[in-house]
Amino acid sequence: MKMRNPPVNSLSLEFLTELLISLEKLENDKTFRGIIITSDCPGIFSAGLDLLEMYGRDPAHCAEYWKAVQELWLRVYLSNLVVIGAINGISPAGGCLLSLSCDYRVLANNPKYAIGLNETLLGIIAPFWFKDVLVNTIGHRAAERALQLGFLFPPSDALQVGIVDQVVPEDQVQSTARSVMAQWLAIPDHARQLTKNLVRKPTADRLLQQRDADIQNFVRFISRDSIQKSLHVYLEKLKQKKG
Ligand SMILES: CCCC/C=C/CC(=O)SCCNC(=O)CCNC(=O)[C@H](O)C(C)(C)COP(=O)(O)OP(=O)(O)OC[C@H]1O[C@@H](n2cnc3c(N)ncnc32)[C@H](O)[C@@H]1OP(=O)(O)O
Repeated sequence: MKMRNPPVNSLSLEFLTELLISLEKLENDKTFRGIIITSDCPGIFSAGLDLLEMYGRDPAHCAEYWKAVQELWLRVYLSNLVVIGAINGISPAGGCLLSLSCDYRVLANNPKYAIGLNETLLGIIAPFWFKDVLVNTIGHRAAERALQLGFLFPPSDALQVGIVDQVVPEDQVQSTARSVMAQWLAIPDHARQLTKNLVRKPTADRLLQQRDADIQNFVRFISRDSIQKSLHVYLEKLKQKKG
């Protein structure tokens, strides 16, 4: 699955909906056993959640958006398919969450392709389920530092801390992902799927048990004047970087 939402594969409501529909189709087609998620935007895996879906929007829109974000995470994280991330670009925040939700991550060895949950740098807070997935992946202490400092790990550090499983030359990302896929597909589906569920369900359940409350928390938080101001400043910084 090649993500294409130029210029930066930001996860807008429309794009999330497209991803969800595509994933559902693949899940329901029993001829598919695995997917490789990669990007069609050069140098960018995904810029994460679309800031314009959270800035200057009314509460109803924010609630609808957050529901879709939750939905995409649950679908990828609990997918019965083998999900491999072929990460061929920078992958901050929501892009990192998407990567972390794969079963295996291959990152292209380019110092620009940093990955991490950088929410604090925007003046916002990674929700508990983003945090849970990071803790599950790199451990409590490393996650504590990474989250507070909003670390974006370049490839060598990303491998060392374990946020990705493999770093390979850029031109080998897709072929490596395919070899990894072959290895995972050699395992009987039912045994692998039940095991995946055993490992991941408690984390997903934490959100499933409080989805509405999580939406309300998000809407309350994002609607605060101080948070809207932080988003404004961050968006301006992105604009100025250009000019
Ligand atoms: C309880 C609250 C929890 C909320 C959780 C949020 C999690 C998130 O995912 S928040 C989003 C975090 N994302 C980022 O911090 C990435 C921001 N973007 C960048 O750092 C850079 O754009 C890039 C490194 C990804 C790419 O750099 P490049 O130089 O190639 O492109 P730019 O000129 O910066 O961007 C092009 C264009 O795209 C706009 N844009 C970039 N990122 C986003 C985004 N996440 N959402 C919406 N729009 C984005 C950027 O402003 C430019 O727009 P214009 O062409 O109109 O100026």
